[in-house]
Amino acid sequence: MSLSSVLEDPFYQQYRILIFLWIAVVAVPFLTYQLTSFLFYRTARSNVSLKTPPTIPYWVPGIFHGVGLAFGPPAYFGKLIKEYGSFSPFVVKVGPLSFLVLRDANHVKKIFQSPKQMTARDFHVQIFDKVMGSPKEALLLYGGIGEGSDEVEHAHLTLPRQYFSGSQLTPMADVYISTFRRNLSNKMFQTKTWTEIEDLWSFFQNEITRATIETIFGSAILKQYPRLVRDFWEFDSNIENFTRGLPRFMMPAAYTARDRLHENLKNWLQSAHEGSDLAEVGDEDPVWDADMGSKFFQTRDTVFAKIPSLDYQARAAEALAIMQGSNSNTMPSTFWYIIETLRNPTLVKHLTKEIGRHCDPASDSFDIAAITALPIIQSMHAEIGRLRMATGAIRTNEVHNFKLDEKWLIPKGMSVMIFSHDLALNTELWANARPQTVVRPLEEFWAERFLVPDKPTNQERNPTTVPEKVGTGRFSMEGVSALHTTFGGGQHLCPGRYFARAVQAATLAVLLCEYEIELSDPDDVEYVLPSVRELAYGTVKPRDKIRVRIRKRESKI
Ligand code: HEM
Repeated sequence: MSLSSVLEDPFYQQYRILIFLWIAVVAVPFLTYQLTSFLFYRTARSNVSLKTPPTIPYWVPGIFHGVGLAFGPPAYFGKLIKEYGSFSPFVVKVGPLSFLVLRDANHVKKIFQSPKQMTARDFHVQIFDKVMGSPKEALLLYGGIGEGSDEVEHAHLTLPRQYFSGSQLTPMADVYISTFRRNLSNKMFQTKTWTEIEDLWSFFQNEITRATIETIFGSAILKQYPRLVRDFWEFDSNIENFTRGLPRFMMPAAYTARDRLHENLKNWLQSAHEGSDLAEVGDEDPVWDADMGSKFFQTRDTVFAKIPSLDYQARAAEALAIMQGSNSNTMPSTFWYIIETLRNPTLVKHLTKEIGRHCDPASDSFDIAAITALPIIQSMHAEIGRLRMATGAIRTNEVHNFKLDEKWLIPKGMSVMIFSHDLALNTELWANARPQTVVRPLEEFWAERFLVPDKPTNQERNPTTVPEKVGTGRFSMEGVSALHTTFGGGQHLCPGRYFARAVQAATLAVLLCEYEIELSDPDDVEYVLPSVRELAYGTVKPRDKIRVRIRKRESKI
């Protein structure tokens, strides 16, 4: 039978639309899936060197994995890692964009150590465009086009590193402590009776965020804009949706919150930061000003104020980026820091004693530098980041065929994704890198995980017993730093990590030394812990409210 006779066949004539539909809806996707599965496994298993990593099988050419991603990238990447993780690195595509998922510590190191080839520039432009709502002129500058791009780079890379570490950090942490203490003491918690906090997450969303914002931006903005904290969390809880470019009609409340944030930040900048020479950023100037904010923020905004193409809208979007960077992960990490401490009475006792040594009753102050230098505090910070933070670092390849190792090449334009939780929970990698870190399962919180013990601890001798004492030792990330990517890595390694550590430790210090605080239902916490592998990244939130009770100590520790 010839093709022309098939086409003239009355059956074909009658059902041709249905036949086309069947081919389009069933046959093409089915055959595409079979073919792409074959290609995936062939590439993944082949021993040929210097090849492009395999693409996860897909059903529809052109759309590739767009449908899966449309239902939420964190869950989709989590599912792909579960299904295809052993064949990594693998590629996920949507339209013209390709993302390479890495799961190997050596690959991660190679990416972070190649800042010229693997840059965060594209990703940053996307974030400022879609999430922060920066104007076009600013986006050009962030893309390296236009006068002032060197100054912008200095403001983005150098200034946060300068102000959030070393000797500059302590006065910032002191502002946080005094603000958090003052706000807590205004709650009038009693000494004799307990007060129940019904939902510690919401309580901290308000209290920690207010104190962090006041530390960086000053107190005037919170007075001028009382909804600030509420609008911030409405905006922040939709970051993923902004990143995906969801339109206003699909999340009107988030867009309205962002509009209000822009408007109010603009008004505040216009009143407090007018002109480009007003900021008090000399050596002799105070580290913090109630109206203008921290020296860090003033210095940073002064850089932008001097660039003609950055207007107040661009500066408001920049302020929003700092607000997001400094709060989005800091509050959740501090929440878990406190919860995990309260779950372990032995740890509470140990920390109360250790931190108490650095609280001076005469001056009524905490020595935050000494507290954050305690090995157990450093280890807890690393452990909370490992277990209860799920972040992603993204780099885009700017060069022709980047050589990942002897086996794999990354084509130009492909973006690389590194998910902290995936690496943080890979027992095999941790056991090979530093066996002592897996004495207790990676799925559970272990405050001493990053301590190199002075002598063998109870846990080492018998990992199933609940220890009566908290082990001591030296804090070390030796061997495991490439597996702990919560703060990213290389040139863009989070500059705020020491500030986050100070916020966690300061919050704990105030709560333990000035108050008594307990979980109201300690046995229930186990049931509201989020499952650790479902989402590749995103805020790790309890599945239900966690209640605590608090009362003021008669006298401080
Ligand atoms: C637990 C809290 C925090 C976590 C988990 C966290 C995580 C991260 C991650 C994953 C990155 C991307 C790094 C990369 O691409 O390699 C980053 C970048 C950044 N973070 Fe944080 N962060 C935290 C707290 C903070 C704080 C408190 C601040 C500000 C005070 C801050 C400011 C920044 C800035 C400015 C960048 C961009 C750095 C650059 O591109 O050079 N972060 N953070």
